[in-house]
Amino acid sequence: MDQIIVRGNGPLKGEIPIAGAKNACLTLMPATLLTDQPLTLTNAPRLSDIRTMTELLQSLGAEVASLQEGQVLALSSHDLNNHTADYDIVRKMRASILVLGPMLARDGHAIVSLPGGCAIGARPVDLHLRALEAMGADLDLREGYVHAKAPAGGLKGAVIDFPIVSVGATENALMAATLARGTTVIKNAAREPEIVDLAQCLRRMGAHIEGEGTSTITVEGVKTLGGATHPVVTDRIELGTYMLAPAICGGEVECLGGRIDLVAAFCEKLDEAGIDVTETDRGLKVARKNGRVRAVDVVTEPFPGFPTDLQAQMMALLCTAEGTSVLEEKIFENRFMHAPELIRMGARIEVQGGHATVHGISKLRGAPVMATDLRASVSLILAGLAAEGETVVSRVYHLDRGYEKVVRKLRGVGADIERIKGASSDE
Ligand SMILES: CC(=O)N[C@H]1[C@@H](OP(=O)(O)OP(=O)(O)OC[C@H]2O[C@@H](n3ccc(=O)[nH]c3=O)[C@H](O)[C@@H]2O)O[C@H](CO)[C@@H](O)[C@@H]1O
Ligand SMILES: C=C(OP(=O)(O)O)C(=O)O
Repeated sequence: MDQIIVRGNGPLKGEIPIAGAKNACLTLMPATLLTDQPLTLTNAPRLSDIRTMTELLQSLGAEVASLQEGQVLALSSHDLNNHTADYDIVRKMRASILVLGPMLARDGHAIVSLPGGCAIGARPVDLHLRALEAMGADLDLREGYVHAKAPAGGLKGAVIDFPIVSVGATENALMAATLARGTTVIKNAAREPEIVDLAQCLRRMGAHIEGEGTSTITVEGVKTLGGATHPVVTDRIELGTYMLAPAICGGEVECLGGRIDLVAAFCEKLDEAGIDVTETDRGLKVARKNGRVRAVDVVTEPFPGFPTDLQAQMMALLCTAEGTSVLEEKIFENRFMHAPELIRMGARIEVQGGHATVHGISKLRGAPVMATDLRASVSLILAGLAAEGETVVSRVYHLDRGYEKVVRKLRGVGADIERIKGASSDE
């Protein structure tokens, strides 16, 4: 298994290009199942999760071609010859559940394996299922699979009022509603930029959607959708991650393609902590203000709040801040697995339930550490960049789910980082 070795070597300087969003691409790709016309996604990220979604769509009979070194995905689902999303693929990635709504809406039936929980939490899919039931679907859970059938004549528009905000359930409901008969109103919808991106793509395909980016999305169902070409929105989590590199190490880094509106709540916390963020015509420039980073309290929330997917990386920053910070994780019940690893690097962190208290110290020390999930793994790399000595991060396959060319991007701004043993082809 590959490892990443990081040696803290002072301030960083330069620019880092930010890729298209994994989480947007993972919902845009299944949208191909809604039409027999070609869907082209540009600005796609090159990640193992994208390869898993490719494998899943291909297993259903869709064609997925990766062009321009993976930056362009040409998708087509002219005839689906299989309507079963198999456990062997679905278990690799929770976003696989996003094929359910589109298949059901277009062909009236689908069998999709339940994805199961993952390291960060139990992550049920009850809200996805309830939304489809509200649209008239008949759902049966058997042997770990959801067997779904639409009523005769197809799914029906409905009022779906989510009890809690769910990104995935909003996406599944939104895609299904585009081909349902009549009007669907999704209340308490997720407002993430990835939802807005999905709605924009669906609209390009001919869907009638209003209200994306607000808590109420209204969809007027149409009979068929057509093809489209759509650029994947910038990855706000990759953006936030690389913004933290100069915040932790000092120096100045410009994140190309970055936009404040994608990371506004995060930028507020950076400002409080003493980090300068400037909008340029190419992206966001980040540098530490004078002196040591200051402690800040962080609560994770659905967009536009502080994203749970940046909590681990923010903790890495706060380990060496002046004072005590409290991070409250409100989205996932088990998302502090990076804390024991950061403690191995000398950090002073206490975790109690959904709260982590971080007492800032002046310097972390390199250590062998283990990545436990995607964002945890990159938080350890960030911590390693600022630590004294060498940090060896193992289980970096988690990282490959969500960060392309991480070694190349960080080396480009002067970091001392390398990948060893069977280095992946895209590094
Ligand atoms: C591929 C993708 O886009 N992943 C993102 C998506 O995950 P995902 O779409 O899985 O996250 P959700 O927004 O659905 O989860 C929010 C909360 O709702 C709960 N829940 C969700 C669905 C459901 O049917 N029942 C239920 O109880 C979850 O367990 C969690 O506690 O949004 C998360 C929250 O911003 C991000 O961390 C993930 O990176
Ligand atoms: C939790 C994440 O992804 P997923 O929902 O695919 O597990 C993430 O991107 O941080």
